[in-house]
Amino acid sequence: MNYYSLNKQAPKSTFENAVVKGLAPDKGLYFPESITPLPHNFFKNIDSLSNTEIAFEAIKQFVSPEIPEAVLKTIVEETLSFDFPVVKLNDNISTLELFHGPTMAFKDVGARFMARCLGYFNKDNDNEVTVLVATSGDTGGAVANGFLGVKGVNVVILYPSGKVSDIQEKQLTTLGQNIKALEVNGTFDDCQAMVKTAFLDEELINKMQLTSANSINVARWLPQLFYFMFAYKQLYKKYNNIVFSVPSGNFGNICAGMMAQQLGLPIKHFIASNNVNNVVTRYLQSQLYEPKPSIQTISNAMDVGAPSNFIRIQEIYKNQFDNLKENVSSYSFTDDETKEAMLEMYNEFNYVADPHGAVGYLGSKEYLKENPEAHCVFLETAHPTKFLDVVEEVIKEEQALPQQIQEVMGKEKVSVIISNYEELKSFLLK
Ligand SMILES: N[C@@H](CCOP(=O)(O)O)C(=O)O
Repeated sequence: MNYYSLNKQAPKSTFENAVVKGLAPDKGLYFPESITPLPHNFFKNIDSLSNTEIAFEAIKQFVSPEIPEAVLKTIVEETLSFDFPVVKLNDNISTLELFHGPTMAFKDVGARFMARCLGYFNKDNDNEVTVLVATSGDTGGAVANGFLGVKGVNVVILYPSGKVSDIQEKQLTTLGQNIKALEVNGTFDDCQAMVKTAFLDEELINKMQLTSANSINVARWLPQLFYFMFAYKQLYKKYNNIVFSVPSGNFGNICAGMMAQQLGLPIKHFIASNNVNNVVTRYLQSQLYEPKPSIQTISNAMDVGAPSNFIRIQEIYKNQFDNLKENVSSYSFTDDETKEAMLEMYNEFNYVADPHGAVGYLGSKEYLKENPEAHCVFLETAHPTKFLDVVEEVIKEEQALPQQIQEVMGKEKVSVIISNYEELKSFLLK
């Protein structure tokens, strides 16, 4: 499979090159040259397949032959060593829990998959790759965990100071070894902009191999399409009008869902559920794409002003606004509405949701007003105890901490504070 740059000014790339470089030389995001739908029977009998078999069949065309099939099978098996259960709330709403991995957020799958791909490409050489990551909360911890100790890989995580939850901060600042955390005086957008500036900096790129472990990297982004297939497998015999509500920040997850749909997964519609960082909600209303600086919210992983993957979404819909609008609805919700939804789910369904899942639930409810026949699945992207203060304040009940969270709680935070790009650059050059 070859990849092309969405800026259309760079040569085609192999999968390996796209993973190792992250961005194309013209700074465009890579996109696969072709998408071949899976056979109809694959979806008809999907409940006879294991998650690993589904994921292997779905991802194979995007990575082979550069990663041999036997190796890919192992990568997929190791990546998916936990559960992805669907929990039914009522006849119209279910949730897909994506938080059963090591850092209890949906990013674990992409981070573990990408780390293993890089590990495979580095196994027979002494190359050093520096992985730069900007995080608004969950990517950082997942990448730290997924890349810990991977040969030839140094990870530098940039996160906005004071704008991630305590547990998210512990997850990305306490592992040591090849993982370094930079605490940025600024927003997630500032972190993401610094990372993108580094990729353009001739002096840096002549001295070191930089790549990204954000969803701009195809190996981080594409495995997220598995989730939609795992949910479908659990629900398709009961419902024939499955709609996904995806809490969206950088829009990598929903965009991966659209790739699953391109592969033939019968998804009826997508809901892009936003907090007040709602550039896409506004775009679908006005057709004007007007990014704004991000605003801090209780669903902090979605505090993104200019989502990187919007350009991939436009490519999937061939830049046709009407096509996009037909297949995607988008709503935006305030923190107060989010808290009310958390309480409602707790009181009505005895379900403890995190603020991101609550935004997804609200998106489902909004869509159902006009489409009462749909069955909406909202993605529960992180475990509620990652947002302990908000969750306990809202539902007024103490939460038991899962093992994964307990493990990081007592560890000591190590970070370096930076305020601008020059400080990032001198850190990297050191
Ligand atoms: N929501 C993210 C922001 C970065 O998104 P990514 O999917 O591109 O890594 C986070 O939790 O850090």
